[in-house]
Amino acid sequence: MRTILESHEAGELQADTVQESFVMKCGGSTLAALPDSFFHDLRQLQQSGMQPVIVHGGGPAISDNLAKLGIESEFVHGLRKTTEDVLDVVEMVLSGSINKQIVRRIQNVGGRAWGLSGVDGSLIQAKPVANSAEVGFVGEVTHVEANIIQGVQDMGYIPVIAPIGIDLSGQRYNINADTAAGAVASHLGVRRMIVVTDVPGIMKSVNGEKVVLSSVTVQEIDDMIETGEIYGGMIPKVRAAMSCIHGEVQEVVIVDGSEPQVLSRVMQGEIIGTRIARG
Ligand SMILES: Nc1ncnc2c1ncn2[C@@H]1O[C@H](COP(=O)(O)OP(=O)(O)O)[C@@H](O)[C@H]1O
Ligand SMILES: CC(=O)N[C@@H](CCC(=O)OP(=O)(O)O)C(=O)O
Repeated sequence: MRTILESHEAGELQADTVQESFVMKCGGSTLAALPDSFFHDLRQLQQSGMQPVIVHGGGPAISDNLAKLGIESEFVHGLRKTTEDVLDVVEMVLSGSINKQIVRRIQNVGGRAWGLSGVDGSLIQAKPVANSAEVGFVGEVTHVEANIIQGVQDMGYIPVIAPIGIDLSGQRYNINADTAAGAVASHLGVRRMIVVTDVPGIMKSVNGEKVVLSSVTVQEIDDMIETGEIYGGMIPKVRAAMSCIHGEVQEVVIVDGSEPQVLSRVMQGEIIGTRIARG
């Protein structure tokens, strides 16, 4: 398979595809395992004129650090119960080590990346989620300062965003990374969001065998949540996908980060992973 840069050089990509800005959500489940070739692919996409925006998670690293510090943590309906103590660790891990790890990995392959969290410039504005009495300082996004992201892109950098939100009083919120990525995609008005995780897409048992669904409808997603075939960390992904495809985002593709050249293959329209689209 040729890279997207080679295809671009061969004049095979449409001009609008080449200029395209897209959001990529990188899950904590897969970050440590992502090979250098993943970041090479990302850099080549950027060099070919595409404008990636990364929103990352880091759930497993947060849990490890909380455990080391002896701070209790539990998930309620997929959201981490977040006290001020938990929030300190969430911010330290996401805005600190994970964010800078991704920036370094992009820079190590010669790319240009700029790390920031939703707190910087009040990039991700948030309010408490509806069940905040149960989960504490967990936020839902009310606004994204798209011009900050575009400013970073205009300077030639890939924005790498940690999903911490802030409100007008300066209160920080822990935001699920899939939810934050969906909100960033909606506010930027990108055509596509790519969700990079540790499974090859949404899987379903068919005749006792697990198969990856190449596409799913909103109705199928609802049914699969109902039957428990979609559970745990896949739920916020499909919910974020369903909520952003009602706006300008046309498709959300869930893929495995360890697939060779997965990003350029998605951008070239190859059928890979699971595609969630409108209609
Ligand atoms: N139907 C499904 N198909 C594939 N994975 C699923 C499904 N339902 C639940 N999952 C789980 O979702 C996980 C991915 O979510 P998560 O662990 O939160 O990843 P990330 O850190 O990338 O956000 C998979 O490893 C799998 O255990
Ligand atoms: C509110 C909430 O649950 N926030 C998540 C934020 C990180 C995240 O979502 O990371 P992944 O993408 O790796 O799951 C958490 O504290 O784990």
